[in-house]
Amino acid sequence: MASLRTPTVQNPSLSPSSKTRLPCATSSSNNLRFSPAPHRRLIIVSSSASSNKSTVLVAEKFGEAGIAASRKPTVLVAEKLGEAGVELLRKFTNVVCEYNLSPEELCAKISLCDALIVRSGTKVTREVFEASGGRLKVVGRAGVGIDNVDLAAATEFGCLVVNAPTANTVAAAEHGIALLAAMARNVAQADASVKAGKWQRNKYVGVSLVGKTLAVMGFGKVGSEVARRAKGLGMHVVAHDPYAAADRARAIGVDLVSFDEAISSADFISLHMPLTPATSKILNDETFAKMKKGVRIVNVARGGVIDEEALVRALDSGIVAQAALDVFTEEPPPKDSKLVQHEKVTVTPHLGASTVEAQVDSDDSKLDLTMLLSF
Ligand SMILES: O=C(O)[C@H](O)COP(=O)(O)O
Repeated sequence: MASLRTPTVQNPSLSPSSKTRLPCATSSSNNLRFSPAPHRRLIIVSSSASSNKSTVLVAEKFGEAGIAASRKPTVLVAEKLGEAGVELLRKFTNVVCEYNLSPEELCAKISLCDALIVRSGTKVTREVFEASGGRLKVVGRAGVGIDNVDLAAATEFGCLVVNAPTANTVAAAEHGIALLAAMARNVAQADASVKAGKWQRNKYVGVSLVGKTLAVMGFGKVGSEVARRAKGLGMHVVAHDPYAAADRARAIGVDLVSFDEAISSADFISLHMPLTPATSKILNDETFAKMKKGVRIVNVARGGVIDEEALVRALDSGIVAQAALDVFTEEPPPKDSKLVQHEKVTVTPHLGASTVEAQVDSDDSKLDLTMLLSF
C-alpha cells in the first residue's frame, strides 16, 4: 500500500479549522502558477510517536457528529494496500477489498460504503458520489496526488477527501534519480540488448551527470529531495516553483529561477508538480522549442503535465535527446503508444511510490487514517 501518514483534508470547504495553506491551481501558460488559497487542514486524529496512542482532536463542527457515530463503518479498499494497513482498518471498520473494479462496478458497490480508499488507479468521479446516495463520507487517497478524485463533487456531496502527503516523498525522489541515471547511461536499452544476445558497447555510450544543469520543476517535497540528491551527484541544480521560498532553496544550494530560465538552461529537466489546470500539458510544442537541444526529461509527477504527442515530435526532431517516464496521461498507456515504444524513451509503470518502505511506513501513520475512517 501507499502508506497512510497523517492525512490532509483536500476539500477545504468541509474543514472546520484553518491551519495550513496549500497551493491551489489557477491559470497559466508557461508558469506553474498557484494561488495560495486558504486551505484548511483537518487532522481529526493525531498520534503520539512516543506512546503510540492516538489522541482524538475533533474540531467543533465535525466532532460531536463524528463521535456519535457508533456503528462500524464499511470501507471499500479499491486498490491494493499493504496488509498491515488493511489489518489496522479491520480493527475499526468492516473492510471490503475489491480491486480492478470497472467504473460501473464501483458505482454499484459504493452505496453500501461509508469510506473508499484508492491509490492513483481509481477515478473517483462525480458519478461515484452520485451513486453513493450520500452515504460515502470519506475518500482516503493512500498516496499524494488527488487528481483522480473529483474534489468539487466530493465537496458538493459532503464527503471528505484525505491524502497522505508525505508518505512516499523519498520513494518518489529516489525513483526520479534512478530514472535520471538509468536514462543517462541507457541502462534499460542496454539490458534489453544484452538479453537479446547482442553486445553493443559503442551504441550505448551515455552522458555524464556531473557538472550538468538539472532543472527541478516544482520544488515541493519530492522536488526538493531530488534536488538534494542531484547536488550530491555533482549537478548544478536550478528550480522553478512560484511558491517555494528562495531561502529554502538556497539552503541546499539551489537557485530558484523563472520557468523559461529553468527550461532553457537545463541539460536535464525533472518534473515534480501536481497535475492541475495550470500545469496540464505545461511541456508542449511551445515550451519544448525553448529548451536546449539535446535536453533529457524525467517525469515521476503526472503524465498529463506533458503534451505526449508534442514530446514524440520533440524526440524525433532531436530537441529532446531522451525521456524517462514513470507516469502517463492514460494509465496504463495504450500498447501501441508511440511514446512508450520510442527508442529514446525509458518507461516504468507508475512505480514512484512503490518501495517496501513507502508502502509499509510507520504504525502511527497507518493509525491516523484508520482512526479518521472510523468516523
Ligand atoms: O500520487 C502519488 O502518491 C504517487 O503518484 C503514487 O501513486 P500510487 O499510490 O498509485 O502508487
